Amino acid sequence: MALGTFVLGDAALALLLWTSVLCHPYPFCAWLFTSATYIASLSSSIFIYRAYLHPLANVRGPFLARLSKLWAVAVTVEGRNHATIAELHAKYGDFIRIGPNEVSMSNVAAIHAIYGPRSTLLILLRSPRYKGVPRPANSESLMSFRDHTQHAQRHKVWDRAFTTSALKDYNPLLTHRVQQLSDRLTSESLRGAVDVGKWFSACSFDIMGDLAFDGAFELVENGDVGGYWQTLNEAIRIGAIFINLPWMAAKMPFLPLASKKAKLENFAERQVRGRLEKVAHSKDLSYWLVRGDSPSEAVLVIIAGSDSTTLVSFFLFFFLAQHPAAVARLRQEFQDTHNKYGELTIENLSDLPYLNACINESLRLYPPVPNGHPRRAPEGGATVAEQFIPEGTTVIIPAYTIQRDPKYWCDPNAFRPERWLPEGVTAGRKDDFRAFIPFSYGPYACIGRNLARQEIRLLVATVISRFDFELVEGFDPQEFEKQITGEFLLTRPALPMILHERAQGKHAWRFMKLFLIEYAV
Ligand code: HEM
Repeated sequence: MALGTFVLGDAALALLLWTSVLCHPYPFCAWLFTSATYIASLSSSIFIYRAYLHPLANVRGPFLARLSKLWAVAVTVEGRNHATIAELHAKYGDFIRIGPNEVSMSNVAAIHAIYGPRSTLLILLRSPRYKGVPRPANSESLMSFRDHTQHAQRHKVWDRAFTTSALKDYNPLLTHRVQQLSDRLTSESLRGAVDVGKWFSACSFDIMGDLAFDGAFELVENGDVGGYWQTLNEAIRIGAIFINLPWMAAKMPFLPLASKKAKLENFAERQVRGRLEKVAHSKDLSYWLVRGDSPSEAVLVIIAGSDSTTLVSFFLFFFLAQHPAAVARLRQEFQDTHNKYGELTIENLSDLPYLNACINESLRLYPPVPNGHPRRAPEGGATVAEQFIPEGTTVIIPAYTIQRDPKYWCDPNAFRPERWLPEGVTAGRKDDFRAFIPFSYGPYACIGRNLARQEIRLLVATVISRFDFELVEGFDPQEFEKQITGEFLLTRPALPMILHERAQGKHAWRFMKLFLIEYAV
């Protein structure tokens, strides 16, 4: 610890003894005065050390962030993490200090060094373990391993669930749920404006429920009867705050986070047991992953795979509603594919360049996990992108920031799917796609990304083929964007839209429906 801390701490102790002598007839006053002096001088010595003497003292960033983690907590509670870090990078540059012991980097040269396979930086915030806090039995999941060998072993189990042929097996589930969603959108549209994000999210949860528990939620059909959807969202939000104070979350089981986690895990355990008692009628994710002893894997599927996927379609519809030319181009692409192959299958959708470009552009502008994944510099520190990161410092590369960094993207805040196509080169300057990391990078990157893309493509193609859509009158896109908050995941404000079943698209929808029915049976 800092020399300054000891010097000032000892001075306060000397003062304590001295005032005890002076205030001898009034011991309580002496105690009060000296305790206050001791605490004040101890805190100020810590603050002085962190602000001026710490190895990161020369790294620029907000002054309060140097002093305490509470700065990060306040920004997280306010929900402006993603935007604040982007603004700070715009002000101070590639390398900034965002906590007493934390830095953030917006530099493509750092991505491989920090997250790549041979990175020397340590994995963080994967189920932190603290002395004296026993880890419950059977609570390991892929995301809880920090040890590379253990992680690689569990990864192999998950890999089997994401092979091309396994993904193909999930198509009937996906198509059934997307059909259910589009029917729900039709019935909702008859009542007026539809908050599409709510139904996209319900559909994603139902899909992950199918994959993890062989069907569990039925949110599109029945709504959130068990309150699990709400619990999960609250657990993610509270968890994002306690990421900044993990010791507190671990040591205080009475905090709301613990009860919400327990509710989810009990639910998962019941579902997993039920799943084991049933004969699987399809090779879903749980067919590959279920180990009766680990409901944590099933909870991980739901947490990692549902709202993250929803957000991509959600923001894409927000942009498309303002870009009719992009919608027309998508419809043309669906029509051409139909003409070419005679049908539009999940497999055909995967090769559509403009559809994929639109999805990438949504992932770029609003990466569902916006704030980066922390790693810690090892003993002796590490040099990354020519910056020395002192031992024990936590470092992140925030996806939201780097994916809008003008160093790497032309017109970085504009929705421009063409940038992903050969025609997208403008004025001799190309975007730098290395700065695209919505699924993170390296061995700990998202294992479910192909499944997520499959689901998003099907949902977008289905809804666009079936509906004309527009934002409600008076909707203010700028106001909407201001309401987006970024905790662990981005949040989705209400997006009310007017939907009409398409007359001229009836043909396209009919054939899409036939395809959906064919898959769903
Ligand atoms: C568009 C949707 C998605 C996005 C943006 C996304 C993003 C991410 C990111 C950024 C990570 C890395 C977290 C870290 O480094 O700590 C991650 C990990 C993970 N994701 Fe996804 N994800 C998505 C969909 C899915 C789906 C559908 C699943 C399916 C179950 C899934 C399962 C996982 C798992 C299991 C991990 C942990 C991987 C590991 O530790 O090796 N994700 N995801």
